[in-house]
Formats: sequence, C-alpha cells, structure tokens
Amino acid sequence: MSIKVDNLTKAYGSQLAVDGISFSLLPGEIVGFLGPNGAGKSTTMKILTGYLTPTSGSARVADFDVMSQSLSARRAIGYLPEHNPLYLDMYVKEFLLFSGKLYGIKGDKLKARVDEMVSLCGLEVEKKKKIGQLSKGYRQRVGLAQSFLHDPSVLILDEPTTGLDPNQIQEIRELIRTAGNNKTVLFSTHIMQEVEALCDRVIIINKGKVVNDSTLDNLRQTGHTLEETFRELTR
Ligand SMILES: Nc1ncnc2c1ncn2[C@@H]1O[C@H](COP(=O)(O)OP(=O)(O)OP(=O)(O)O)[C@@H](O)[C@H]1O
Repeated sequence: MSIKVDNLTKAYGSQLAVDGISFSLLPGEIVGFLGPNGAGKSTTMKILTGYLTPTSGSARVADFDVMSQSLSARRAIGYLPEHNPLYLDMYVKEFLLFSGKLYGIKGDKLKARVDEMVSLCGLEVEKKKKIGQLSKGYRQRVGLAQSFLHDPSVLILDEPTTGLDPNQIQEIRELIRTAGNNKTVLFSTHIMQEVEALCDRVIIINKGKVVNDSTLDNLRQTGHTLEETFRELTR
C-alpha cells in the first residue's frame, strides 16, 4: 500500500476533527478526497505528512509509519499544503534550489532537477521573478514544483486549484496528471469536475468520518452524479 490509514483520530481539545477513519491507496492510484468545510481533510493530510500527531490510530506512507519512521515517510511524500506557504522574497529558482538542498539534492543534479521542474511546471517565463510578484496560479506552480522536486512516490495535495481561474485550473490539472503519472496522488478539492477529470476513486468524509469510498465507475452505476452523492452524504 502507498497510503494506509487505520482507525485514525485527531482531537483538538474536546472536538474530534478526525473520528476513526480508515482507508488505503494502492501505488499509482489518483484519489480525490472530498468533504464539506471542516470535515477533517486538511487535518488528515497534516497527519499523513508529519505536521500533526494523531490522537490515536496509525498511518503509513510508502510502507513507513508516519510517526515512528517519520523521516523516511516524509522523503517519500510531495506535499502541497492548503494556502501554499512560500517565501515571497525569494526568486523562483532561488527558492527551488533552496528547497532541493533541504531534500538533500546537491550540485549538478540539483541544478538539472530544478531546470526540469521549471520546465515541467511552466515556470520558464517567470523563473527570474520574486515569488511575491507572481500571480496566484504561478505561485501554485511553484508550490507544485517544490513538491515534485525530490521525485516522491506519493503526492498529497491540499486544494491545489482553489482560487484559480478556469484556464489555470485546467493547466494545474494537466500538471497533476503529468507529474502524477506513476505516482500515488491523494488530493482534496471542492470541485466535483476535478475529481471526475482526474481520479480513479473518491473518498468522501463528513464530520471526521469516511462516508463513501468508491471508484468513480461504481458511483456512476448508482445512477447518481458525484455531486448528488456528495450532497446526500454530507447534509
Ligand atoms: N489547530 C486547530 N485547532 C483547533 N481546531 C482546529 C484546528 N485545525 C482545524 N481545526 C478544526 O478541525 C475541524 C476540521 O478542520 P480541517 O481543516 O481538517 O477541515 P477541512 O476538511 O480541511 O476543511 P476545509 O474544506 O474548510 O479546508 C474544523 O472544525 C476546524 O475548525
């Protein structure tokens, strides 16, 4: 399994944000992670990527336990957090070179990898700008380039297309499809068409619990659209 979550819970004080969820992703699967605002998607992703510790339960990424083998798990993960925090005063290439060094990539290999990511993510024309001067869509590309740099086997992308115009959404989607080829991808979104365009499978959570985990083919056979299913299960 590329991702395996077992009976995971996370409490913030008395609030159970994640309430005993279990799911797994096979290598190469692209899975949409849906749920209404506050359902627990980001919290789950933060646990998978080692930013938060769970209250109970376990999670494994690339067969590494995210708690006891955190470093190995994190090496296998490319993570785009919600709101995509970046160093706005850094130049695009400077930031990617800096990020690559943090991943332990060095010398000519680092330069080649950064150039490859600049090209893959369509950053060629903007690469000499400061990140703070970029549009939201281009900042998103920088965040994605950073998450792909160390060639991780698992991508965890928290709302990668939120706030982008329709053209940018299409381009970022294409990028996820290209870069996600042969990778396991778990991404959250509120855009149903995005899931239909990109995913093999969808996991819907509501109030911290998994309320649906099925392939899109199976969902279609129910005769309901994804949106209808979502609304029915998350009311
Ligand atoms: N640091 C925190 N302290 C206290 N409560 C938190 C914290 N982070 C998240 N929560 C709460 O946990 C619940 C789940 O939040 P989370 O961000 O995981 O939801 P989400 O599904 O990602 O939502 P959205 O779609 O709005 O991004 C929410 O009620 C939220 O207010």
